[in-house]
Amino acid sequence: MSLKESRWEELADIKRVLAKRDWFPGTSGNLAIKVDQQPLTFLVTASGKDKTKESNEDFLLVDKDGKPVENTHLKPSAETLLHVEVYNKTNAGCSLHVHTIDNNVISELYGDKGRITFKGQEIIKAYGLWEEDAEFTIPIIHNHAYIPKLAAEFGEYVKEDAGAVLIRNHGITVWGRNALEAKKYLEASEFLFSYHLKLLAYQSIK
Ligand SMILES: CSC[C@@H](O)[C@@H](O)C(=O)COP(=O)(O)O
Ligand SMILES: [Zn+2]
Repeated sequence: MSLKESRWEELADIKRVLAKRDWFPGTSGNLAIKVDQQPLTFLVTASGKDKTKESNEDFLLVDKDGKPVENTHLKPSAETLLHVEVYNKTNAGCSLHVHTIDNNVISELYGDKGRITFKGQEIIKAYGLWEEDAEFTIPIIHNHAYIPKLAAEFGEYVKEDAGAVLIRNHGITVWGRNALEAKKYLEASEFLFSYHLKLLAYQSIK
């Protein structure tokens, strides 16, 4: 199996799992996985597809500018430039973007603050933070309609090989050194969002 084929399988596995969780409502969401570093190429989801369906046209290979490297009728995700930021600025190997109701509500509740910080939760260890008083902060950026502007603001927070950024009333983008780490960041973030919203709801009726 070629590197491209094995990366394709890895990304298809993640897509299948996230689809089962209903994390691609209304064709939203996009996924990417690095294939080569030099020159940079990565697989990204084709734009506008129903990501709960599987086909051999789910992903296409793009270059460091997010342009297709092979002849294809497929269009790369409209948000490919955000994945470009990740692979051009870090050693990350995988980046995932999903729209969920929980991540949208959290982004609206904390959007004016520009960030949300979590602490005192065991699952923070999923971010590689093992100290008892560890904190994990997720920045929240404005949802610029013009994707190059959105990507530029997103890129300001892409400094480490793994991380997460919320886009207000839009969704979350996470990345990690490999597919497992990116998925772990995504799942930990969605766990924390859901926990936080449930806690706020119970506190409000107490
Ligand atoms: C219908 S969701 C809105 C989209 O513009 C976008 O935010 C998204 O996540 C999916 O776009 P795509 O081009 O399919 O990757
Ligand atoms: Zn999106």
